[in-house]
Amino acid sequence: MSQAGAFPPGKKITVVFVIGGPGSGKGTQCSKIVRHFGFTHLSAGDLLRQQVQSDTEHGAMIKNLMHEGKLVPSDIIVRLLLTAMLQSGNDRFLVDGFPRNEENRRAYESIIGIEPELVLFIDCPREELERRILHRDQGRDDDNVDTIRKRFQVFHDSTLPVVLYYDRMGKVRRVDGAKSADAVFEDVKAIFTQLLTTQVHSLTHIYLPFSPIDCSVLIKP
Ligand SMILES: Nc1ncnc2c1ncn2[C@@H]1O[C@H](COP(=O)(O)OP(=O)(O)O)[C@@H](O)[C@H]1O
Ligand SMILES: Nc1ccn([C@@H]2O[C@H](COP(=O)(O)OP(=O)(O)O)[C@@H](O)[C@H]2O)c(=O)n1
Ligand SMILES: [Mg+2]
Repeated sequence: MSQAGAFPPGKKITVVFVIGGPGSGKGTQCSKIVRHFGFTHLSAGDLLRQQVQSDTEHGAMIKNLMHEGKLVPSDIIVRLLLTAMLQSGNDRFLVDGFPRNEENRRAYESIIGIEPELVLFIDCPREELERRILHRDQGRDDDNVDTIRKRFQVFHDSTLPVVLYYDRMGKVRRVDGAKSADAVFEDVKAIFTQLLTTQVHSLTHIYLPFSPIDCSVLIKP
């Protein structure tokens, strides 16, 4: 059952999915969006790495799957996302590295159920992705040539169809991720400025044009 009702009633929750190949700059752009637009950044990969580090129930299984470049079962990642969303107390979320396949998307829909406002798709050629990952130097177990190849395959076979799904709904905003991080952010900034401006207008539309109260009904003859 959807947990959308677990959020404070009457509060508009804004969710943006951030999708792109491994090394496309999802985390980099999310940090900038957080600073400029007050979103909470939820990185699916970081949440899973925390599970591995704290040696939780599924830690060993998650570690093995990540090392293989494979995807972790959707209910695990969706529950981690939901917990982080509720704990944050914020109403704006960037969900980075998710959904990565149809199963992720469906599990999110049935467990969290808050429709994303849009999907930011950071597009970047494979050679550039590979170059960046091999220079990332964050000590990640999966940033090696063999696992990178498998992660690219998963991205191509499983994640791109999800981008297409949202594109058909008119929700995808594509940016050219091959530019410098600051240049990409100029494009990202325009997308978020437009999103938040449109939301203000639609809220005004909902809440402001009250019909005038007919006071005559209040005055007793
Ligand atoms: N536009 C960019 N140009 C060059 N390097 C970048 C750019 N964006 C990010 N990077 C670098 O590439 C690596 C991968 O970026 P990251 O944000 O971790 O990507 P992702 O989260 O999509 O895997 C990092 O070392 C980061 O500093
Ligand atoms: N929705 C997700 C996101 C990440 N993951 C796992 O976490 C790994 C790293 O994801 P990440 O988002 O941190 O990787 P980058 O794209 O940032 O390089 C993936 O290769 C998967 O093994 C997952 O199983 N399901
Ligand atoms: Mg990342």
